[in-house]
Amino acid sequence: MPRQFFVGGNFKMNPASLEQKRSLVKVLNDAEIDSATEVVIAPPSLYLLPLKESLRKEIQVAAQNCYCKVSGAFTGEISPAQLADAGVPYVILGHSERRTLFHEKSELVALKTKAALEGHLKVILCVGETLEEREAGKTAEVVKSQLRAVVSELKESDWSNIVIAYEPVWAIGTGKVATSAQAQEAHADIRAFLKEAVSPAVSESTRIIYGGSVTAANCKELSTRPDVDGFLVGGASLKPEFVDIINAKKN
Ligand SMILES: O=C(CO)COP(=O)(O)O
Repeated sequence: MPRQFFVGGNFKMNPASLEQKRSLVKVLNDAEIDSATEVVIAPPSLYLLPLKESLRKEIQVAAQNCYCKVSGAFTGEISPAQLADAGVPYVILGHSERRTLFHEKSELVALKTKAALEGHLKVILCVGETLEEREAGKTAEVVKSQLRAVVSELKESDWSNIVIAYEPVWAIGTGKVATSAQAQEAHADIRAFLKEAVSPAVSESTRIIYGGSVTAANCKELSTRPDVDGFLVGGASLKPEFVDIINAKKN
């Protein structure tokens, strides 16, 4: 079965006001969007519910993070159960900004992923190497080790609720997008890893999306690659050009 194209908008801690977010929602609600593409936007958690209410029903929302426990004394955290209870279907985990600025190790990302799946959320799982690691020829090794931590916590059936986002750290917010050949190579390596570490069926069916300076200008070329199943978009998801990225596969 062909993998459904997936485009996520990661708003990060932007924009400052609910009003600005509402105008982004209006752009999305008014636009003609490719019905063959799954679309998810991830605003800061405070705005998940108001935006979910005002968004057209084909566009889903994602949290940008969650904790690995159901409830308890974890000030500042949100549990998968709470997100599911609020009707939030997706969560982004392992984003490089969480890994670097908030010191999240792959083991914690794996525990969060397991907890999120047990809490009936779907997970956009981010992996990717730094510039230093790429220049040292360690891209595949780094990405595999990030994935291996997660593989060891999950059952094969869990993978139907995971989208992997390959986001090279050097491409995030830098305007330096990976070439489509670089993205394809990394995605093919991830698919080969899934085949060996999980199963051929999971390798074939899991969507692997690319993130890092994706724009309306570069998305079409990236989307032609066989293992690029969509995008996770930061900066450009805050602009009307996000619609063009959603429609990258449309002629
Ligand atoms: O981090 C990203 C998406 O999660 C990518 O961010 P940019 O698209 O701003 O480079």
